[in-house]
Amino acid sequence: MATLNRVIRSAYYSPFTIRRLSDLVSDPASIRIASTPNQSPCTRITLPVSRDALGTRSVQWVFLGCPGVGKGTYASRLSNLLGVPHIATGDLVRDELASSGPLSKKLAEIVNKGQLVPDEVIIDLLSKRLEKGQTKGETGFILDGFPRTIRQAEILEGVTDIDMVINLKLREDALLAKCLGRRICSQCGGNFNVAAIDFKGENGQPGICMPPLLPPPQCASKLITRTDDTEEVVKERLRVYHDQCEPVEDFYRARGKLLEFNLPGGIPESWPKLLRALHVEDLDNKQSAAA
Ligand SMILES: Nc1ncnc2c1ncn2[C@@H]1O[C@H](COP(=O)(O)OP(=O)(O)O)[C@@H](O)[C@H]1O
Repeated sequence: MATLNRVIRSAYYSPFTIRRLSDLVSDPASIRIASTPNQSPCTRITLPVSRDALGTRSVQWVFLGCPGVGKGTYASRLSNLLGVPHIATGDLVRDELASSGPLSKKLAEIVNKGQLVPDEVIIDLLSKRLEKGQTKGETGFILDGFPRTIRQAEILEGVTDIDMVINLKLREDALLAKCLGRRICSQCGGNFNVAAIDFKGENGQPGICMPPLLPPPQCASKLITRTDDTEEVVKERLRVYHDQCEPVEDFYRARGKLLEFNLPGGIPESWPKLLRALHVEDLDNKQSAAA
């Protein structure tokens, strides 16, 4: 993963490297990339892909979807189930904002307008996160909120193989309601949603019912909202998604890696259906249901 980290950084700074990647991949278990133009031409960086004792590689999945669709919820559940880290670039950005480091003021301005932060900032935050994970022996990943631009998708494709891209979908009025209903416990960090969604089917859109996910009494007085979850900013984030992130869906669709999943309702209804669509079994739940 350290090498992945290095490769992501060098790939970002070298468009030349990315164009040549396809010529250099010789072994499906490793990805070689050319040196950047100012390195020695014989330099090769190899990304070893971690495998377990049976030779199975950990999953490398990506979650796409509009703000409020539930990428974080489902990515985090899957990461627990599959034993791979859930890496959300939105969380990395929020950690940076909270750190009041040199970047935080500039980032706050961008995020609170509903815009995307520059690719080089995201690549840097992601690289540092991967580096940390590598020291802890992490393998595989579920990426949430990355890639969000074609440039980011090309960089990722240049350094590793993504197995599957899960594109979560929900009608737009439900997305807005879910963002506005989102609450976070300032003490335990738990995520809740006070929106009670019950929209009838109309104009070709299916009806949808999503009950609220209310906090337990100990969290109820400590709830906060994200500064970018105001109606104006959510609408801008949705516009930015359609404009800059939807092309990423096309990027993976063209490569046969996109799995579209229309959320049928709240978590209890959607989770088992998502697992079925992904051919993943939740053995813990099965065992507890059978007990
Ligand atoms: N891959 C990325 N590229 C650029 N900006 C990003 C990326 N990931 C997160 N951000 C920034 O962090 C904000 C919050 O991200 P996230 O929590 O994933 O939001 P959302 O709920 O809109 O999906 C985004 O609006 C954007 O400003």
